[in-house]
Amino acid sequence: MTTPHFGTIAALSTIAVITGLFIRYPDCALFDQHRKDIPHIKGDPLIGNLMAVSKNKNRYFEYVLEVYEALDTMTFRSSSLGIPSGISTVDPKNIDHVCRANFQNYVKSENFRHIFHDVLGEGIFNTDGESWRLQRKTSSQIFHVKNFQTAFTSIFVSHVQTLSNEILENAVNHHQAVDFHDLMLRFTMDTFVEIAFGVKLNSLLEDQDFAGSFDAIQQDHYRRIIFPLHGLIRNLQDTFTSQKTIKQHIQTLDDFIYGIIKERRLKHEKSPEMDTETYKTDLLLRFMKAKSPSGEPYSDKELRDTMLNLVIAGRDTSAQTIAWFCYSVMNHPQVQEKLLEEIEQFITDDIEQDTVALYEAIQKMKYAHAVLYEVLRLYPSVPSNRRQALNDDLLPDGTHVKKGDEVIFQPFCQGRHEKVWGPDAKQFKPERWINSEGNLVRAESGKYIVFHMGPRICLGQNMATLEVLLTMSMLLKKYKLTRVPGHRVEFLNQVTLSMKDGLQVNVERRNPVLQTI
Ligand code: HEM
Repeated sequence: MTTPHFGTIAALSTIAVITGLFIRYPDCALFDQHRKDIPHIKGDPLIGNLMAVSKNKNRYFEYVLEVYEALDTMTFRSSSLGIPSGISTVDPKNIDHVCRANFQNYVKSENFRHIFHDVLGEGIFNTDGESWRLQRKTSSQIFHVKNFQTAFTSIFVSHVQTLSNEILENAVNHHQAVDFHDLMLRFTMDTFVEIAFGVKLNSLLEDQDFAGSFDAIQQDHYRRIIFPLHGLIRNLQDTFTSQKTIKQHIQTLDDFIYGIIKERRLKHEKSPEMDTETYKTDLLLRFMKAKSPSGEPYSDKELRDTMLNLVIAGRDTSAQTIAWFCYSVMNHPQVQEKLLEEIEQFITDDIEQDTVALYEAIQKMKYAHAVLYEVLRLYPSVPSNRRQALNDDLLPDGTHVKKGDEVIFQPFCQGRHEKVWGPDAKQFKPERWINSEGNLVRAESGKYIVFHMGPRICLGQNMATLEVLLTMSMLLKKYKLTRVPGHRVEFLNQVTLSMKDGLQVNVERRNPVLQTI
């Protein structure tokens, strides 16, 4: 009778091991341990905070803010089975340390690089070290004042005109509401594709495969960050459904971009002199003529990665900022009134024909800048970001970081945290950005990281500011925009802070006699 005896021993051993694991990991993930010096939330045995994260996946950043508030802290550590554990912080001193003072010790996390690799490849967002430095140097050459005054401003103006003449006028005439969030995604897709590739995509007026695939991939990436098993489940679903798979979406992007690269190379070979003018503004040509990080001319793959990184960097972030800007001013009539006064003062009727004057006028609009800063403080387009430590480190608040730890900082939680912004942190008050002399104030280092900070600060900050303020100034000057009653605006958590069901807006002409911009 040896078998039952052996079976009993095996069963008892299994129970003993499981009991041991429950005792060892009573409120954190298997093989992880809470750290004595860092506040943490109690989770479930063996899985830690996995259930809470999963339950809150559709309101993830609001949940994280609640954790900060419940623990009454600016730094905590979470432990969830299957999700790389990280030290979350909104403490400005810690963020300044990670992003600037000890920049060399923190790189893009392996997990991030892996998830984004099929789309971002070896582009600026997904690299560190020498490759990143060289790409940054080449890209930054396009963001100079002359390009802003002429090329970028006129591209933005022409697309606002298309939006107004082809879409909003129609909405006014037929008393139809528009989804402003969707329109902005289309609008910025068109502006960025034109700036990056010199090509008119026209997604404002027609659905484009490129834009649809771009959106599908972005959503997939976010789900993989939040829920690591998503990749596996999605691969299984892809096998059984007839819908376009992520691989096919990536193929759509590749076909579009490689097609443009091929065309441009041919055109350049035939008549290089034709490119002299576009060279100043068209990023693709600029990179074609530069040396890649390998010291050789850029290959097609390197060009594809570089250009896609720029479109990804600029498109959703800018679109969502314009949508949150519109939402915020519609909700705050006094802010809108003050903003309109400034628009009337600076954006004169004929200024749209003179891009240099328009660009200069927007630089002078202090209140509009204050509104934008406040919109981004509460609705940061990049709500969360992270870096991985190459070596052990000590953060200014005394938190020990171990080699391989991820330090996560959430601009969304930081902007709404009373310990950082005071008791009125959650209120929309553009006035907080203007001092008693009427000048714009700068936040202390590490406190306002919506465009990141330090050597990897956003390259497109000025371009985004120009696009948001120019678009909203031109639209608000001409149209009265109001929320459709009953339409609820909710967050859609993605890599960028989106609106779940869009932003339904009613449009009326301010001056019924004026018909076109
Ligand atoms: C409101 C709009 C925008 C916001 C809130 C924003 C925010 C950010 C943030 C937080 C980062 C840091 C990402 C990281 O390193 O993990 C970043 C990087 C970057 N942004 Fe933006 N961005 C905006 C618009 C743009 C635009 C319009 C462009 C231009 C095409 C752009 C180009 C870049 C580039 C190239 C980087 C990478 C910089 C580097 O790693 O050295 N961004 N941006």
